[in-house]
Amino acid sequence: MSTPLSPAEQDAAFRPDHTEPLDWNDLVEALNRAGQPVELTGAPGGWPAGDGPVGIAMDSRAVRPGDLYVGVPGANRHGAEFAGAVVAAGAAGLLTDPRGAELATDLPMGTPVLVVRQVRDAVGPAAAAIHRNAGVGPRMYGVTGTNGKTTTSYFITSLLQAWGETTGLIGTIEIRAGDRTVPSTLTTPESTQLHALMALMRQEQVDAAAMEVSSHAISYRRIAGMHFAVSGFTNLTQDHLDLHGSMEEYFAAKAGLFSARRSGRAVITVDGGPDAPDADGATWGTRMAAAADCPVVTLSLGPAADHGGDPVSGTDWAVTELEPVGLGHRFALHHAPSGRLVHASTGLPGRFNVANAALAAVMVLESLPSSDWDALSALLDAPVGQGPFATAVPGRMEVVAHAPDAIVDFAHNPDGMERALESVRDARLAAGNVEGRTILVFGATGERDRAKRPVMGRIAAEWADVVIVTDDDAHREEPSGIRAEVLAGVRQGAEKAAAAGRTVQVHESAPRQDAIELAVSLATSRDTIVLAGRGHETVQDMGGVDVPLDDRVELRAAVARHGAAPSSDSHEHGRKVDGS
Ligand SMILES: CC(=O)N[C@H]1[C@@H](OP(=O)(O)OP(=O)(O)OC[C@H]2O[C@@H](n3ccc(=O)[nH]c3=O)[C@H](O)[C@@H]2O)O[C@H](CO)[C@@H](O)[C@@H]1O[C@H](C)C(=O)N[C@@H](C)C(=O)N[C@H](CCC(=O)O)C(=O)O
Ligand SMILES: Nc1ncnc2c1ncn2[C@@H]1O[C@H](COP(=O)(O)OP(=O)(O)OP(=O)(O)O)[C@@H](O)[C@H]1O
Repeated sequence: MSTPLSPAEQDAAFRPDHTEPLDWNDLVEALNRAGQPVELTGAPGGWPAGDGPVGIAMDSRAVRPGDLYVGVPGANRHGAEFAGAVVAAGAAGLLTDPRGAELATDLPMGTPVLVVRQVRDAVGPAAAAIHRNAGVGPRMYGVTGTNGKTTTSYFITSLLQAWGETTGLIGTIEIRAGDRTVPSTLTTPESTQLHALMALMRQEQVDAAAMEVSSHAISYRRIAGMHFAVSGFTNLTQDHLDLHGSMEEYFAAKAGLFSARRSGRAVITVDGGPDAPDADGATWGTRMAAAADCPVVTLSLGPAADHGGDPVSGTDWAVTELEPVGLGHRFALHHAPSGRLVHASTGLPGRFNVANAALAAVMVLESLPSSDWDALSALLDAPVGQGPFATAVPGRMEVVAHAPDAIVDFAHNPDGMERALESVRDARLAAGNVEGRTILVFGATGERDRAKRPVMGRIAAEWADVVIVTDDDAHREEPSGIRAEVLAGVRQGAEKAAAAGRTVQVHESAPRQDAIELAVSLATSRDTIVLAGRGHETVQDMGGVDVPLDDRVELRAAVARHGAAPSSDSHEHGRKVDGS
């Protein structure tokens, strides 16, 4: 088990080995140029040259001597409250808003204080200036959407590596800069850390990097000062309404990535969500394509789309052929403007992984000159289980054992869950296994979007034959109460299923290890066990205490205890997934 890093350790791991001090006056100028005028500084006449910050941090626990400390207003407190302490510990100065300047009363005389109206908007440009990132650094690929960001990002880096490039990755599971790897705490780090990472990637001679862009990151301005050569959109379905309030607001947050300031080009999956186009042909994807104010390339999933209705026509790229092969798929991408057909495959289960692979392929193709497309197409045209999209993604439809097939998946929202369950049923049916059942183990996270608990419960009963409700990260919420809300949905779904003549077995079992053991004890070799919600995570937060727990380890061990062999497909047994 990897031990979670402290904020200071994490922040330190992001930083380049060396940064030259940036003149305070140059910093003020950079902020002015970025449209963030500095309204007040600790030295109205300016500071002497050569005297300025060598780093930047917005968490008091991560500040290093010589850093500019950024005090931002938060839901719990104003970061400027810590300014006195961090400056006493060696921070070079403070960037904050007018309220922060009022709060930072205990600074020594002469401390540089830069005051801007909206400090979150100013952090990115300040960090970019301190790390000298303007116009240099790796070619960036940004991926946003409710589901599929991690998988698509892994696929992009895998294709780029096959193309011969040194790559970087920023996302939920890990952060990589060439050969350096740092565990992630957020999907998208704070802008202070992102810009340090950009400088680190430059130092490590990274050519190109894929980055997951969460809606939180866009709302909290973590991507300020970043520029993506290509940004991609996977889909939009219900999630994070606790932060955004409504789907419209959630959509608007995501749309923030597809502006000319942030992205050179957008690749938008127009039918990546579960809903069929409405009467006007609109989906979240077509709306995103219309809302984008950078050049847009559209992608239709056609037979790989989940809504089952007519494909969205007239797109630049379209998935035109889809063939299940074992747990994976072969597919083709048609490029309408040139008439070119690009063949590709993925070994990961689920049509949604075709969607992720298609988006990754198109983002890379669109980022390189068309003179490179023949060579790229040759890389993509590999049998299932080989090629760039055979790569197993930790905890994403990761097959840890066979007979019974045992899969750990990160699905933790209604759409992700439905897709995962549908895909295992489809794979069984495609293999002619009609008597096998889906045994699902899952729970809901505490202190997050309560509305999705019964919804996920209903989906569980709709698609699984045995549903075992257990605990996820309860945080400080009472676990039995969370289970009860999930179970209410499961029972509703089970009643509906019974009315249609289908029996769903429902169990409640906690702790999670017991639920996993129960699932394996109930399974026959024809069944598929899906352990959903936690994916690659290695600690479970119960009542604010981190308890070691790795679903992949637990499930593999339970299956082994009951006599089945672990899968050679699994990430911990090598990175390739064969499609059989
Ligand atoms: C809900 C959310 O996103 N909150 C973010 C928000 O926190 P906040 O407004 O509550 O901040 P606060 O606690 O009041 O603190 C205010 C300021 O004081 C600073 N502070 C606070 C305490 C201290 O001891 N020292 C210190 O310096 C904080 O760093 C912050 O800058 O601003 C903070 C600093 O900018 C973020 O670190 C924090 O993310 C927290 C850690 C978080 O867990 N975010 C998650 C939900 C998140 O962003 N998730 C998305 C992915 C979601 C998904 O797709 O599943 C992600 O990109 O990871
Ligand atoms: N394109 C997709 N459409 C729908 N569901 C998907 C898609 N890709 C993956 N999933 C499901 O969502 C889960 C999370 O996948 P992934 O980690 O790639 O997405 P993500 O957007 O990074 O999620 P998060 O931000 O929550 O980490 C997977 O385990 C799978 O169940």
